[in-house]
Amino acid sequence: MIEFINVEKTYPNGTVALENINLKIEQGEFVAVIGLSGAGKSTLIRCINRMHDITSGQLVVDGVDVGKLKGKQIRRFRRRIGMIFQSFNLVTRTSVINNVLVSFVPDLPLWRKSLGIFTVEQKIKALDALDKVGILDKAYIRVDQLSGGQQQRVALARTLAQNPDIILADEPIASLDPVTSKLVMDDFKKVNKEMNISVIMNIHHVEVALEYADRIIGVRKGEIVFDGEAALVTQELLDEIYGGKVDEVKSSLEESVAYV
Ligand SMILES: Nc1ncnc2c1ncn2[C@@H]1O[C@H](COP(=O)(O)OP(=O)(O)OP(=O)(O)O)[C@@H](O)[C@H]1O
Repeated sequence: MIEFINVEKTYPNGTVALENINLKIEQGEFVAVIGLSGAGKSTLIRCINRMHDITSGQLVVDGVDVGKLKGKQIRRFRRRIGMIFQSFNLVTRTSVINNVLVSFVPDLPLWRKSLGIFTVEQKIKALDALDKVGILDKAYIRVDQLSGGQQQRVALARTLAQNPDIILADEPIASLDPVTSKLVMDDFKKVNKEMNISVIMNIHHVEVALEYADRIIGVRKGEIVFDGEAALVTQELLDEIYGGKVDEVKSSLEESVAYV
C-alpha cells in the first residue's frame, strides 16, 4: 500500500507543488491522476519513488517510510517500482532485448557488469517480459526501427523484467496517436489485472483515464479536489478539477460521457 500522510512538496525556488496530500492506494489499484498542466501530477507521482523528496508529512510504501531511506536503500527500494516516461527512455541504437536486459544490470556482479554478460535465466526473463506485451518477435530488432507504440511497450517490458509491485507512468501516451495509445493502455491494464501490479498514471487524456482507471485522482493547484471511482466522475467534477477551463477538455468531456 502507498500512503501519503499530510504530504507537502515545495521546490527550492519556493513553488508549492503539493499541499495537504492524504491518500491510500491499495496493492493492485489502477489510478489515474488528472488535472491541468502545472497542477502537481508529476510531482505527486515522482515523490513515490523518491525522484523528488517531500518537504513535510510522511510517505509510506508497504510499511517503508520512504523519506527515511538513504543511499543503497533508495536504490533497492526503487527496484520494486517501475517508471515509465513519455519519452520511453530507451537506447535506440541497440536491440530491443538489450534494452530489457538493462533492468538486470544492478543485480550483476562487477565482472559481469563490465563484460555485459547476462545469465540464461535473465535472458529468458527478458524474453518473457517482451512476450507479455506482445512484442517477442521484435526482440532482436534495433529499437530505432520500431514505432512509438512499440517503443513504449519495450519500456513496459523493461519495467516488467524487474518484477515490480508498482508502476509509475508519467504521461505514457502523450506522444502516441489514439489507436496506438489504446494498445499501450491495454497492456497497462493487462499487467495491472493479471500480475496485480499497482499502476499510478499521470495522464492528460481524460476520456482514456475514465475508460481504463478504476480510480481517478483530480489535482488542482497542488491539492486533491477529487478522489473516487472513475464511474463517479461527472462533467461538473471535471469543471472543478480543470478550474472551469471547459474549452481545454471539451472534446474529452463529450467523449467521456459515454464512459460515465
Ligand atoms: N524542479 C522544479 N523546480 C521548481 N518548480 C517546479 C519543478 N518541477 C515542477 N515545478 C513546479 O511545480 C508545479 C507542479 O509541477 P508538475 O510538473 O508536478 O505539474 P504537472 O501537473 O505534472 O504538469 P504537466 O501536466 O505540465 O506535466 C508547477 O508550478 C511547476 O512549475
